[in-house]
Amino acid sequence: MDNSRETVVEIKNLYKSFGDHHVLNGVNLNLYKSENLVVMGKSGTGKSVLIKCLVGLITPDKGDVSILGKKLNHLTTKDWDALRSEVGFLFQGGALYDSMSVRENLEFPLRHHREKFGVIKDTTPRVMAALESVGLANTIDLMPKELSGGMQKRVALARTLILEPKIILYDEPTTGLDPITSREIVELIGKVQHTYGTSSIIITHDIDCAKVISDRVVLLLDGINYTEGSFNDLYNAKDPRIAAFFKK
Ligand SMILES: Nc1ncnc2c1ncn2[C@@H]1O[C@H](COP(=O)(O)OP(=O)(O)OP(=O)(O)O)[C@@H](O)[C@H]1O
Repeated sequence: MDNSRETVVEIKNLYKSFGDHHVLNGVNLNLYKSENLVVMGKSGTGKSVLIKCLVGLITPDKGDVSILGKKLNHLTTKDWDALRSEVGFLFQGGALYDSMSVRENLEFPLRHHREKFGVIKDTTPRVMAALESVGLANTIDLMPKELSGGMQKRVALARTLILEPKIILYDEPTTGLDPITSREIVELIGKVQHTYGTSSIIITHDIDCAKVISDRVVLLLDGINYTEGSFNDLYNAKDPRIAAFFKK
């Protein structure tokens, strides 16, 4: 890895326990500008906890996280709001608001983050542009329940993109989707990276997704970053703990 690249997320020695369950045991991780970093690891190894620490949904016990040069443990509420508009988070379930139309789902972050774009009188052009970028402009007046699972994921991604974030965190973006729809989501993640130059952390168990999308892969084991490299490095590794992971 070229160390001269700009670091957009820096995680240093991160610890998090729930009671006597030690989940993160000193994770160190950097995300560089415009890269897709895939984080893999067994179920329950703390991948979701790690990215929740990045958006303030979980407070770590120890360690430092800096995002876009800001240390998270020193942020005011206002700073957090500003940072959240730069860090999109695509939850495992997609998580659209069921009672709101697609349009209202996409308007929601625009209204919540007025500090970024000011008051927007006509939100339609932005909503349409975000939907067009995921190929779903025709769903603007539908309700989430009228969309397939894959379409809901794409609308959720559009809702993230509408704030033009510099960083996107994807928590298992292809889980629960059929192989063709998974491939569409993976292609979309690649397209977003190329079009907007976003930097992303993608948590996935999906080997095909990791292969196609990753610039770099980090493997978490026992709450710590065990190894990292290109997909091919890890896929061809002789270390049984790594090889077991790729089910060869
Ligand atoms: N808020 C919480 N309170 C207590 N325990 C929690 C909490 N959040 C996560 N955990 C525990 O932390 C461990 C790691 O959870 P996490 O969701 O990060 O795993 P994961 O690696 O993302 O797993 P998966 O691949 O199955 O999604 C789990 O044992 C989980 O039960």
